Amino acid sequence: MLVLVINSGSSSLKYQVRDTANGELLAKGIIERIGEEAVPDHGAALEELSRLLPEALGGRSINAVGHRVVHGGERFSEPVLINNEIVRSIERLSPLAPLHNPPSARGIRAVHDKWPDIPQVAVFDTAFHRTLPEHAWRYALPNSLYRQYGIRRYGFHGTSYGYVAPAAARFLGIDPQEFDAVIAHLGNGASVAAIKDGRSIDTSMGFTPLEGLVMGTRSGDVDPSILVFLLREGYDATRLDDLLNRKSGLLALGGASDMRTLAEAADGGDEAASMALKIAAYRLAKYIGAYHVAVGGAQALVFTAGIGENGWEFREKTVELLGALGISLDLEANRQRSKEARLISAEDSAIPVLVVPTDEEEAIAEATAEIVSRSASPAGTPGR
Ligand SMILES: Nc1ncnc2c1ncn2[C@@H]1O[C@H](COP(=O)(O)OP(=O)(O)O)[C@@H](O)[C@H]1O
Ligand SMILES: CC(=O)OP(=O)(O)O
Ligand SMILES: [Mg+2]
Repeated sequence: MLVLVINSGSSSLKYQVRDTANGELLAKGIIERIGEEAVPDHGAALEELSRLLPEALGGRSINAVGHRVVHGGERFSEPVLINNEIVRSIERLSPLAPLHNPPSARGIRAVHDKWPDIPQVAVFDTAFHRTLPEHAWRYALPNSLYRQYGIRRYGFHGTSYGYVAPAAARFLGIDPQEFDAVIAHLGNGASVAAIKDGRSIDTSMGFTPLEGLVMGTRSGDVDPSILVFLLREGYDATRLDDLLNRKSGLLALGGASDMRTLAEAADGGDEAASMALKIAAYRLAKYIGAYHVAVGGAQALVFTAGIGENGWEFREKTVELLGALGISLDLEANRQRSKEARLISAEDSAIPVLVVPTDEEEAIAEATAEIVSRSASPAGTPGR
């Protein structure tokens, strides 16, 4: 089955075309720095993709399209075949993932307009975190807010964690179902997950992808009273949303949301850029410590996604702060560039530290083929 995967991240659109029958990768690409001049929004990125596709397909045609959808709310705990009602439901969840669900829904509608007969599947970032125990997903707020609005921790980047956790376990020769780890997915959006017996038991993003770490343009954790204070100062909801999701994080602290730009500026002596990196690394190190406790002692610390895989300076700054846990890097190994899973810790580190490349698109392609063939075959008979 030829599957096109569209991953609408907050700063990028990643795509793949895969033949799931034999795993062949026909095309793969990334349109990045969305929001900057060359690619003002996800609509422009989709147009760019439709220009690139014909050559990538080389005359073959797509059988199914898989989409990354960030927020699945309480309703979606598995990938689903998309129909009109499902797109509307994804759109209704937009306030809970303002940087992500709108472009996903837009992508789904654009594909439907172009190829009305091709089945489309939504794969949700929230699904992998459905194993969170209640003591981790519940906020210390009145229960009525959960019942009325579904206010709870959902967690995101789940497709990535679901791909990276077993890959890291296999790299270490550990049974993926017995793997305890702390995994940091550091992209434009960034989060940490506590993995116990291969399942998610806690994660830093919450009701929306805003909680937790310092991100490209998102603040991560702040005292909620700051928002109340600003409301009283005359801010409204739109302005607060814009402040916290688009104008904070590394961008606010260091003048750039992109790690490459920021690392270069810091290298060149820019003090604000250095401080931005220090604040982000400090926040991450605190979460790693907390989740090491949550999983009862991790068997490994794993870095993944754009910054996790490539940002050696940021990994170095973070792990420097983990001395109390006895975790340390082999500085030379940490600087090596590679697309493969690799060990970067010092020989005497208390636990191994790994870089494991994520592939959300591959995971989405597999899930898409599975759902489409299941729904195409008569009830009860598994098909391919
Ligand atoms: N070679 C690199 N060195 C440092 N950071 C990098 C490198 N390549 C990409 N990044 C960073 O990765 C981040 C984007 O990660 P990615 O996982 O693609 O994000 P998203 O999916 O959220 O759009 C950006 O901050 C970018 O600067
Ligand atoms: C959930 C989220 O923040 O995703 P991304 O990192 O792709 O923006
Ligand atoms: Mg991403």
